Amino acid sequence: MPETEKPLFGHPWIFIRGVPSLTFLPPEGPSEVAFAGRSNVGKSSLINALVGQKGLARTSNTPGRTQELNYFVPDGYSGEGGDLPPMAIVDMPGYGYAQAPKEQVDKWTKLVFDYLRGRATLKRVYVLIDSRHGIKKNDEDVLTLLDKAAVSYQLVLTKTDKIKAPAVPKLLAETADKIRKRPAAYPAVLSTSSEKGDGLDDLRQAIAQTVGIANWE
Ligand SMILES: Nc1nc2c(ncn2[C@@H]2O[C@H](COP(=O)(O)OP(=O)(O)OP(=O)(O)O)[C@@H](O)[C@H]2O)c(=O)[nH]1
Ligand SMILES: [Mg+2]
Repeated sequence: MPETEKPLFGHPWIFIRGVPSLTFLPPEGPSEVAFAGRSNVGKSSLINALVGQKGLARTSNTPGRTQELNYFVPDGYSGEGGDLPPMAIVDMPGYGYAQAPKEQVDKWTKLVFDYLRGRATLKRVYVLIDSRHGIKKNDEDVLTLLDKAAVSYQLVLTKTDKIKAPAVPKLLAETADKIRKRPAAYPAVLSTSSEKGDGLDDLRQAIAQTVGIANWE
């Protein structure tokens, strides 16, 4: 079976590297997708839910849990002699956590923004939006940065188990309408609940399609 035909998500993933500043980024190689969003929106939880491994990315009730760019890849590739994983998922520090010391917030913000602007292998950014809060000012700033840098992104609503089920389609439509004129936005918005498992297959398929992998399950 060719490497890219291994199932993408029905298969263990591993953590390979935490990147505290851009000098520590792995050499540009396999396609990357990144999970960005405000602190506590559920980025790390969603990665765990997608791969079906609860403890893979560290999660917490307290905002500011993820402090580096954390790289996750499918297991089973040596990394040597061209035996590279087909893609990587990058879990990012959250933005907009005002309670942390300013120095720390500035460091995370710079790391996130510099990475998003300048990574050639970054194929798409999944910008997570809490279903209960919608798009906030600092989300808008990130979307504008991605538009300016021409980095493709898709919005993903999180924690839909926290709102009433009939509200989800309406919120999806409203959110899609808000980003309609944004040049780098993928027009369709996704909705997910890491807790209940809703929307995960759609996101798995979207990611696999983005990086050109046919066998996503
Ligand atoms: N009800 C519910 N809670 C969720 C869901 N996803 C995440 N959470 C909770 O939200 C909190 C934050 O989750 P994380 O995954 O750590 O959020 P994060 O975006 O990675 O946060 P930072 O790394 O601090 O930026 C945790 O208490 C999770 O249990 C969900 O789908 N439903
Ligand atoms: Mg996190």
